[in-house]
Amino acid sequence: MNPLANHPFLKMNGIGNAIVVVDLRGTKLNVTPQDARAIARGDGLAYDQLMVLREPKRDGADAFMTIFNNDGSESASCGNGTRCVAWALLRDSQYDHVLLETSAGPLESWRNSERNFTVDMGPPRLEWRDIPLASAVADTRVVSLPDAAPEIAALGPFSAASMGNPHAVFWVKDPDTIDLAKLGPALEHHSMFPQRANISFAQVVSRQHIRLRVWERGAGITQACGSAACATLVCAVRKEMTDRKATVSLPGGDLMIEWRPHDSHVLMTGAIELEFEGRFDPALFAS
Ligand SMILES: N[C@H](CCC[C@H](N)C(=O)O)C(=O)O
Repeated sequence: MNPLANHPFLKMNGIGNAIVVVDLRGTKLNVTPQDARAIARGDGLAYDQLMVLREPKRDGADAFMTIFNNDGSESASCGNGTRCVAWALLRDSQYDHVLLETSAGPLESWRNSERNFTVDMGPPRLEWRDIPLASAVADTRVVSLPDAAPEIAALGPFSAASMGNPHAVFWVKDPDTIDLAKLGPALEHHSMFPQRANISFAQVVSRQHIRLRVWERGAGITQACGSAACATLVCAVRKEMTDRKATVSLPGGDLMIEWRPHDSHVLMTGAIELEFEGRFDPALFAS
């Protein structure tokens, strides 16, 4: 039997971004990409990201997080998932603060109120090599896609940033009119993105408000993507379209994003929700 059978999980969401949290600290268990895909097929478990907690690698940290997309690929970053993990670790605690590790480095998260959490996503990376893009780009605020199909060329240039994971942000009049299911996969897999990319369509409503829809790398259409909201605010500030603090409205709800001037860290604040908790049905892993 798969050792994950009957292991406890939490099904949560961060403003609609579907998250499953599995705590493997204190065990020798592991999650393989195949396990991750099997879990996503579970009853009510269709997630965008699976957050797997293991023993931290350094003193003072609460857990090391491995982040799976629902296609079994890994991401080094997930803002909404991190806020859900913070809730899970703090729910019976008198403390309000956690330090989490990912392959991209440490992340702090804290409780503002029972269901409202902030995560410090660290500084963005803005050089083309660090995002990464496939070829040299002088200004990652304005990137054109060579040889694009007409419907992609019609979108105009995009802005790029890494929040530990790669993001491309297209500026549009109304994100609701974008055919995400068609454009998302074509752009995610475009040769400009050697590690694929999360694809955002953003409308700057005012200097304090952005509307956003996201096609996530490895997960597809989501109700919300925290790192995309952070990348979009950073790109909007660099293009002088918004202030350094703005509300980003996604289909699942609002995030408050702030790009702090003194250390360049990006903070993301919003609601989280516990939907249900249970144990993995052994039948999930049977095939
Ligand atoms: N939903 C996540 C991001 C997932 C990113 C993932 N799709 C990737 O980079 O592969 C968030 O709230 O930041």
